[in-house]
Amino acid sequence: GNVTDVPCWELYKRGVDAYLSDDYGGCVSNLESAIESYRKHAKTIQNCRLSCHQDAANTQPLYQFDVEDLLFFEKTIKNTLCLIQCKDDIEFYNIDRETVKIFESRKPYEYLHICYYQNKSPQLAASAAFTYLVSNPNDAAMVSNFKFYSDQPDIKIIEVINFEAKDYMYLYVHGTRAYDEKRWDEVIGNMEESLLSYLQSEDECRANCEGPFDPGWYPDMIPSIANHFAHSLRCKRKCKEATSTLNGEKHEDLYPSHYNFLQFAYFKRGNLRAACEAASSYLLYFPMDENMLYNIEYYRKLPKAKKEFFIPRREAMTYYHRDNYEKTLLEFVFEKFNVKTATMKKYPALSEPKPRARITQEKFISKKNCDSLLKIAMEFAVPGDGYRGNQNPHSSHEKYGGLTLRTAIKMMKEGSMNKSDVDLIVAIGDEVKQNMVEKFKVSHKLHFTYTHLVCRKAIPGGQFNRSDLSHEIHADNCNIQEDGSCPKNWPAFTWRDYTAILYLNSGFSGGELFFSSDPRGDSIQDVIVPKCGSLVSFTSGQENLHGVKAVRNGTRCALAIWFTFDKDYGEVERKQLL
Ligand SMILES: O=C(O)CCC(=O)C(=O)O
Ligand SMILES: [Fe+2]
Repeated sequence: GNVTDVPCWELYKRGVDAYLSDDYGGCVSNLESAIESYRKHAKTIQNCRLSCHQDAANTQPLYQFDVEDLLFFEKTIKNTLCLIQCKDDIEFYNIDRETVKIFESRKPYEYLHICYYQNKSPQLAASAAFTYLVSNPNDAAMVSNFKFYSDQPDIKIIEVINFEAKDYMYLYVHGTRAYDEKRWDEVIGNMEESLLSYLQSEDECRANCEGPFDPGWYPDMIPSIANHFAHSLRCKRKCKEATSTLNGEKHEDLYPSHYNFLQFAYFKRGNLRAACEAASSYLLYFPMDENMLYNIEYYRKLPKAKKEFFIPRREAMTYYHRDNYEKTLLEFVFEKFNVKTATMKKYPALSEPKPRARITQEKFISKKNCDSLLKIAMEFAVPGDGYRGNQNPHSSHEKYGGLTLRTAIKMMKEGSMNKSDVDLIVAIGDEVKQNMVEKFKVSHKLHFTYTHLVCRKAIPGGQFNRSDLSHEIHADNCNIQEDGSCPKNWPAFTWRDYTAILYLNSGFSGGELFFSSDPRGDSIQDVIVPKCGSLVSFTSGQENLHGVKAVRNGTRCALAIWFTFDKDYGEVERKQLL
């Protein structure tokens, strides 16, 4: 089909399916189209978001004074109108975060390089592997693939390219080369252009962070704005790191370093004002840099120097202040703000006795019920459904299909799912809860908070030496840190108190649930091999760090249910059923 009418995720899926069925030509054409389609579409959305921001900021306010942040909301409404218009003008669909993640992490190249190679295009295969490595430099399997390509006599290593390189990456490299060769006009041309392109790329990346957000509950207006904003800000802050990477190498000072090259080149070309402005811009970022302080002193003493030359450039100033403000704000968010505080109520004081941290029971449900739930999962699981927040456990070697109770009820209301199927999920949930209350001697009122039927399916492919996990080590209600601390803040599901995982099948390899006493998995405590009817129940905190080993073959399904003491986080959908 035409690139413009098939969405990128569909093309990606077709490409991967083609790869799985050894159709390498189909794999190449679909994945190439997928990448092109994503690029085009992402660009369009980015442009809409960026230009609507700009337009809204530039219109005449409806009133001459700003009162109680009304101007902010006026701009937001105008911005929205502009986005709606943009959406009508082009065929606008939102790319969901999972899709963005797939493409931005260069996942298609993980398949594409194999398909190129099988298709007798080894040079392209090497470039695809390289492109993947630029974004995933620690991927051991790809490192060895790339080494394999590098050792092939018919592959020219100097012709290996990064398919995803941005303009500024070339411009910057040309600029530094011109600098080494003292071609000052070229330094100026390349570096000025690179600067613009760099800022544009970072802004485009940031625009990707302004997508939809599902907080999973129904907050008041202000908390909901705050949550969405905090979520988006966290995402935007990652762009700086992504754009400061040239061919896999991190250049922490990539943006400010432009001003260093520029100040010297401008000086050499006799443009003192531009040299001073660039030097002052650099100094904003590195105020103690001795060389630059020395240069400034030198420029200052020149007879032609004027005081007003020593003002940082506008874009440098804007970028600098945005960077600092955002950094400070995000630190504040991490320290003080979480979904809890956003609801403006206190966490109930609980001194719940938790006699045993975790228990495993066998044959909790019958084979018949396992099979019924499996059937529902197979039929209705939606790729990615239910993986919100940053709990996304996607491994490129597995497909995740999920069905949340919310989606199930929606499907039932639309008539695509039987009521008896929803009833079964609900009834089994009730049994799990009852059991939880008894086994853990829970005396406070316990509420369901989230129900998730989920399958992880191994993607066959002997080429991969998997070292990753199906689900990295985590705690269910806090954010485990390398140092072992586990702050209870956003984006963790901080209100979760108890977790139950009911397994539905065996007949796959790998996929063991394991508990670990440390975040690196150095000391594994329990390993549970899932099978139909096994129920693992545990408290959701740091005392129960756990993960899932890679599913190497076959499909692993489970019904996961979380409980909370906090009625405000109760599973609304369940109540609607009553
Ligand atoms: O499926 C499992 O065994 C565990 C899944 C899990 O830890 C989670 O979803 O938080
Ligand atoms: Fe978990």
